[in-house]
Amino acid sequence: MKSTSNYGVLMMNLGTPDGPNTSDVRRYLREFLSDSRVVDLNPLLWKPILNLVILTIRPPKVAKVYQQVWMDEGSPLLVLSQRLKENVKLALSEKAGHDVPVELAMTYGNPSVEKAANALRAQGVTNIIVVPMYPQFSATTTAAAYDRLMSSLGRCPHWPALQLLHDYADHPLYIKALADSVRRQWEKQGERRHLVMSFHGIPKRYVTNGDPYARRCTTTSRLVAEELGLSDDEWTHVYQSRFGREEWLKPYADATLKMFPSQGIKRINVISPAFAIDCIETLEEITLELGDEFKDNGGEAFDYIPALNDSPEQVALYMDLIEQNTKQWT
Ligand SMILES: C=CC1=C(C)c2cc3[nH]c(cc4nc(cc5[nH]c(cc1n2)c(C)c5CCC(=O)O)C(CCC(=O)O)=C4C)c(C)c3C=C
Ligand SMILES: [Fe+2]
Ligand SMILES: [Fe+2]
Repeated sequence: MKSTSNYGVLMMNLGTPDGPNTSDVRRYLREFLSDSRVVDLNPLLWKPILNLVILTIRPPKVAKVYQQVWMDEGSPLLVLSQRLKENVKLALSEKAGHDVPVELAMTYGNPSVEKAANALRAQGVTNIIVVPMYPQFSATTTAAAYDRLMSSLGRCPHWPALQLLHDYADHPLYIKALADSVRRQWEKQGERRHLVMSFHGIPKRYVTNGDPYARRCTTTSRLVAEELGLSDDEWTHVYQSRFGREEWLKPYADATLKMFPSQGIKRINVISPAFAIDCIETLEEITLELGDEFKDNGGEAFDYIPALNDSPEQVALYMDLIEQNTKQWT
């Protein structure tokens, strides 16, 4: 199909190592953790800690974790993001009756923003809708993606018209898709269980300073609980993936789940709505680490409900986000 679209789509996710080995993980963590949107400490203090401690100790450990979840085609975050991108492109092009250019870029690592923007330009695109693949806005992720795009275009003589998507924490199709995936899991397992909605954490200080992330996460949890008709004692909202010593958003997932069995909550389902795409954090940290800790403390049943990934529901959601925000161009 020839492209006659007057706009293109740039989908952006976080980024992941090129391979599950120490040097690729070190390169990835260096780029990611050097971004002041992610770690805002004074560089004079942070750089020596990062280079001498974190990048020495963490990469070999984390590489082993990546090896546990690596797919034949590559890192789950990249492979599943690519599949979603292909499905969105197909659906948009079919509906438009002509080819709609859609590219995927990562804020850190590959595929780079430069490569994706060049590919869009080569397809004649002058209007770009930027779709950060983060349901809940945070300066640590969404704004970091915007920064990366702006700095890559800084050297470009022909700036495209840009539409930056903010977030979709309360989008009805997103809430319904999450609720439907819980209903499907309950049907499959033949029982309703206590629902844990676990979000990637950020330092509490960032929220105190104005990051809307926590507010957007609690909005998502409340709406999913409402859609499922859950009473307050049938669901719990927590944050996982703590990093470093300062206080992060609470309640912490690990501490909360450890206490559950002694409170009579022994059979649970965990969903992680902040991740559009499954990755090391959901496939290893939640499914394996948290699951084992829960069972070691007396839990009987723990099942993780996968991210929306490249499902038809997620494609319909992204189609709607794109269509609603490109009306000025179509
Ligand atoms: C150091 C601070 C971190 C902040 C702040 C942070 C915010 C944040 N991250 C995601 C999404 C993802 N994070 C992923 C991995 C990951 N995150 C951090 C640290 C922070 N994240 C690290 C160090 C890592 C790498 C793994 C590790 O060393 O433990 C991933 C998965 C990447 C993959 O390859 O699979 C995602 C996705 C969000 C949504 C968020 C704040 C809203
Ligand atoms: Fe993270
Ligand atoms: Fe983690």
